[in-house]
Amino acid sequence: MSGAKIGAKICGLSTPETLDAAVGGGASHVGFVFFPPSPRTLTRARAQQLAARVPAHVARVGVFVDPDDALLDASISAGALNILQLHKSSPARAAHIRATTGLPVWAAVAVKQRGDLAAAQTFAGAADRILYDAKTPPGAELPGGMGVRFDWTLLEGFRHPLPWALSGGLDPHNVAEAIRTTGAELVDVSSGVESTPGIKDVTKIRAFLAAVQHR
Ligand SMILES: O=C(O)c1ccccc1N[C@@H]1O[C@H](COP(=O)(O)O)[C@@H](O)[C@H]1O
Repeated sequence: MSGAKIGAKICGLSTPETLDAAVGGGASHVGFVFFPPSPRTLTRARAQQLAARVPAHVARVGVFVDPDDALLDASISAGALNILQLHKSSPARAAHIRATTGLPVWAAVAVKQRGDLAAAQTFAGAADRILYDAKTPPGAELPGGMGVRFDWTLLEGFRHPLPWALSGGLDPHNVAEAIRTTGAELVDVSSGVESTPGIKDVTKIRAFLAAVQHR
């Protein structure tokens, strides 16, 4: 086990029990999805209910797929969001959202091959963090949250333009290796701590967070 504290985001939470497991297990961030095609998407009422349970030391991250302003405004208020995670938004749109909301923005960069990492540079000055996520298959309904991982060695020697986090196909069994391989200081998981898509599993959440802490 190394000395550095590694952050962990448990994403796609939708029940009080699983949210409490994430917070109790030491998550640094919890993720609320606001994307209707996702099995994890939240209503405003559910987002309000969950947000009220999150202690101040844990960040509430809203996950969006190229959202419009109305969805952003409603979700920021319902989820009391501290951070906005944007999938498929352009750097210009990310910069605009960051400027108008005043919230930190994480830009997802979808990775399958090394050349995909070049997109990270385009978010310098437009976002606060890059989230390296696996590219989901062509035609997939979701750009994330499908348990797909990428070759972590692609990040070796890459000069990151911003602080960053690792996601895509992480689970309690592979996250320690992922951290050792990439040097990630923040990891993000959704389907790897579920029993079926959209249904989080408290045992897997606890196991994931323990694996991060005891890697
Ligand atoms: O989780 C979702 O439903 C989702 C929907 C739309 C965009 C992103 C989504 N999730 C994010 O995808 C990555 C990886 O998820 P997984 O661990 O591979 O299932 C993660 O950052 C989630 O926040």
